[in-house]
Amino acid sequence: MGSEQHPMLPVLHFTKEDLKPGTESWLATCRSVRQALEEHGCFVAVYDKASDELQNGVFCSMKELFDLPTETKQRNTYEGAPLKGYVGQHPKIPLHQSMGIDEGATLEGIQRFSQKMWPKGNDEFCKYIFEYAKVAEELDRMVARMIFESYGLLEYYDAYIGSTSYLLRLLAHQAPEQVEPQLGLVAHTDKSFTTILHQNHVNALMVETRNGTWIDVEFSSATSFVVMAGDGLMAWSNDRIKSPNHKVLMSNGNETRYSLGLFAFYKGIMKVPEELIDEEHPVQYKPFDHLALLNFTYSANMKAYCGV
Ligand SMILES: O=C(O)CCC(=O)C(=O)O
Ligand SMILES: [Fe+2]
Repeated sequence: MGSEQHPMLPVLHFTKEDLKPGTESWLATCRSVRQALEEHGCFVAVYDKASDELQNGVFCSMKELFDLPTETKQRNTYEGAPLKGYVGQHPKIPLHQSMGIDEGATLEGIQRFSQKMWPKGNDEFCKYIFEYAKVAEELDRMVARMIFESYGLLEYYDAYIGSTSYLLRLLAHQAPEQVEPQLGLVAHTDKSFTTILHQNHVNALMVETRNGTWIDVEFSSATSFVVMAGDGLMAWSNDRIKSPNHKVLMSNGNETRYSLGLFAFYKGIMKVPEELIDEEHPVQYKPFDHLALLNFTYSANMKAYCGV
């Protein structure tokens, strides 16, 4: 962990040879995952499953996508769910553009999206984005299993595998012309259960930890991902884990920052497990429809949505 002046997020390694369920190394990582999430709400995962060719392919494909005319990008809409569609040219955050891909960890979902952008589709785009999404999904599932296991609730993992819907979001943040750093994305918490983030070489993400300190997140290495707790995990854990506030702050002189977020949502009603309710932790949330949170307003917080 960093010094007082430069606090850093914990860094956990997920590509050790012996990281298999049941091994000592697995159990130790489960404990570290729980500790990192309870203390910071997120951590950096080192995971080397994305080759250099894949990295290049993904970021070139994203450049090609965001270089399309605005009218074309605006064809990315999802009825009743504005958070999934194209966001750009917003006066409050002019550097920001992003596009959601529904069922973004499936080839069908990515193809449907590519057909909206390119009349004949775009096989290269689909190939790279799908291959990337699979890597992020694999990491997400490993982390989810570790979270459940660390609370002695491994039985939740099968339901997670069977009922998770992934929204993939592709983001581009331009560098500001002014010398002063500019907000690329305003402070918010994610509505997901967990979020897996990846980026090109431009750092700009900041996360607020439990004690109110804002940390610059360094994850420009090709093997680094950020794992972040969303509001769904906060509610499931009965507030043992808090979804952290985070924002993007772009500095002058940088290149365009491309990043990808894979957001996991539970398809169905989520509720706090009995095992996580006791005198010290009285129940904080009513059962809630997790996917419907996406249709709830932007500013909604979890307490307003389903607090007891
Ligand atoms: O670009 C990033 O690193 C963060 C994006 C983000 O926070 C979001 O899309 O919810
Ligand atoms: Fe976010």
